[in-house]
Amino acid sequence: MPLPKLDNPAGDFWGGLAAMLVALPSAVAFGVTIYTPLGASHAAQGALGGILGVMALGLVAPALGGTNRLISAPCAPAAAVLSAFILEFLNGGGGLEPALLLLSMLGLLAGLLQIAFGLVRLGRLIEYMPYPVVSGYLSGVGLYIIGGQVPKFLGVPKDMHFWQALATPAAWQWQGMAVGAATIVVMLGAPRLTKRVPAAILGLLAGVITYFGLAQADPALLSLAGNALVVGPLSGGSGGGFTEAIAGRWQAMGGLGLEPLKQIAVPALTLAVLLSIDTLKTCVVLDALTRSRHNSNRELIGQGLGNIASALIGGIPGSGTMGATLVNISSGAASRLSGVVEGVLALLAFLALGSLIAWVPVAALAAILMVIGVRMIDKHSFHFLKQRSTVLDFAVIAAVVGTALTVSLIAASGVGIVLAVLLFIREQIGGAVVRRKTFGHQMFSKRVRTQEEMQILTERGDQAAILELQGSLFFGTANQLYVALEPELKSRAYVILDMRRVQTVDVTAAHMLEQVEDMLAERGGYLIFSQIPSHLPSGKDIQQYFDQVGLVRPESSVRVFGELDEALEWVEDRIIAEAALNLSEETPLSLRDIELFQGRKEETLADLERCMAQRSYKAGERVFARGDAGDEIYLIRRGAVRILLPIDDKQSHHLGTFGRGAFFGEMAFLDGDPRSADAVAFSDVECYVLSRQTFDAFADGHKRAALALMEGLASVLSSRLRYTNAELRVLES
Ligand SMILES: Nc1ncnc2c1ncn2[C@@H]1O[C@@H]2COP(=O)(O)O[C@H]2[C@H]1O
Repeated sequence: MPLPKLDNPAGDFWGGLAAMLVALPSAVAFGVTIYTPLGASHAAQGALGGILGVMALGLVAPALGGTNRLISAPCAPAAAVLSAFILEFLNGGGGLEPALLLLSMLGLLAGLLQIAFGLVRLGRLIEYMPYPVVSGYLSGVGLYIIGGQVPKFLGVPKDMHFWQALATPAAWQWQGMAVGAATIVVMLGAPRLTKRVPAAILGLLAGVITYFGLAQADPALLSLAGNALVVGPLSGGSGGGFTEAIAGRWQAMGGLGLEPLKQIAVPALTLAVLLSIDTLKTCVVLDALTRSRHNSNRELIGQGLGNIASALIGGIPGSGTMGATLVNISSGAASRLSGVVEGVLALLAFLALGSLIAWVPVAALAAILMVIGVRMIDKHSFHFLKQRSTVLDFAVIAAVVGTALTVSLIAASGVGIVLAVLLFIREQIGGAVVRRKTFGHQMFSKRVRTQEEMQILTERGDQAAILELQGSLFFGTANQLYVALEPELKSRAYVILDMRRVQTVDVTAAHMLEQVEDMLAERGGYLIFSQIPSHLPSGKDIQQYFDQVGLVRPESSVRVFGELDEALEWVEDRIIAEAALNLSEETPLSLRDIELFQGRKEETLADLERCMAQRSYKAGERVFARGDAGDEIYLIRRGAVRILLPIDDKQSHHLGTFGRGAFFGEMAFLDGDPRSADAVAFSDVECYVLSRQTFDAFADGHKRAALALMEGLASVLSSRLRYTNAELRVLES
């Protein structure tokens, strides 16, 4: 394990000290809360367990966990789970000794589970637990803590619960309330006056001072015996010393069978999950504040070892806690050393002040916990109520809180996860899968068409519907897609689905598409897919998947194209062919029919034609390749030529298709550089070919015609550049 790098040891020391001061009072309070159900005489043992927890976690977790500046200490979720467990155990008739034993075992098992989480790399999963779940459980723990502390704050007898305590003012003890109130006021007000000393320490001091102030008037308060207002003296489980009690617990653990394991399995799992969430949530905040990057799985292992160490010495389990960590950072800590310093100082504080613990007023601890509980409630979640889109997220939080308070925290996590998954599905269902719907008379392929062809496409292009799809096509969205497709199935002959933004396709969606295909096929129509992503984020190959589910069969009316443009071109060709205009393509154009030369005198055209060669290419034949030398421009008399830009050995980008009357190869003709792209005959092609050299000779005698040709080229080039710019905009947007 590498030793931490020490950039700022002084900062680490002060950070560790400040963090210890923040962590200690709350750890003591958590310990007292967990142990009090066992009897007033155990409160001090709880307090000690809190301190030992700070110490063990401080020494072990940072040394092995590896997240710089993270402070680990007993935390509220641990207090909530363990006190709930103890209460349930005692209510179920469990005895004192077994309760103490199970408490240690719970911490031990939770630590082991955390190590297991880290080893099987669950860190990331836990870290990105759905927000409503985390928020709900934190608020639930907060409310749980408050509910447990209010009776203590009011000083009512032990068996009184929250509502009962509130409803029985006669049982309230004003002395404890005065101590608690002083603690709360100072804890809340102190940060305005000083940030040097942690507010909880000042609050605790205020509580202690108030207590001794009250004792001046009531000397009974100065005796520890039978005094329920203070933590009281330390007594081990069996009435002996603390060390013996712990050693006794180890021995007893060794003699246990599997039976108790069953009893603690669920609470230990809850504890492990909650402590892990708490830690990793703090790590995420820490990363954001210090621009660092933690290793969640390693941290979980460190935390697990820390909790095992804590359980072995009778400490309370804990996690990487937010409050102490933030104080640590702001006091200048730079490395993991600050965590270790915190652990050592906790030990020293215990040795120096341990005997004074007996005098800590219970109400002051209750007050500290109430403040912590209120802070844990995620007030931000109420903002979710303001917007319709997030009301359901709030409902999830409320359900998690409700379940945490009425059933259990683990049930609450389960409820939260199920609801969060449902919300996710709902969002997927709610999100539009059809990004845009256009028709063949609004959107055209890159193929340059003659005026007549364009006219046909504007008149009849609406036979094709083009739907750009996005997101997940699955059982939740299949119906939405079907509803969008249904009107088209009755009136269109071609339905193009642009799949480039689709992220998943499940069997339900594939089945629905099969039905769509059948309906189109009945009317002689086609279902066309373009740009099916070859690998989805899920790793699935949709094309293969479509083949497997039988959607794309050779005899089916489904066509698949690599790019939307190719699909559009295929559809356009068919629409034009149906309009019987393709027949006219059979006649090669003469020079005077080519737009570039329109308005020229017959003699000039005759001279020009003499300068030109005539070449023909079979469909699929290459006219030239990118990089070839050449200075000829090609004027297409018949057929079509595709211009392809090779990207790598396998792929090329389709720049455009030029048809009858259009020209290509003008770039090399103009600048003499090698060919900038491949040109391939798409159908049988006939063209006029004019080399630059011959053109220059021709230009000497026909200045005006030469100028007109150059102007024509320039204007077509500029329109191609405009087109390229438009495409660039789409790509960049
Ligand atoms: N972006 C483009 N859009 C349309 N046609 C192009 C584009 N880039 C190259 N071409 C054509 O492809 C031809 C390849 O050879 P040349 O460079 O001689 O001339 C080129 C143009 O005619």
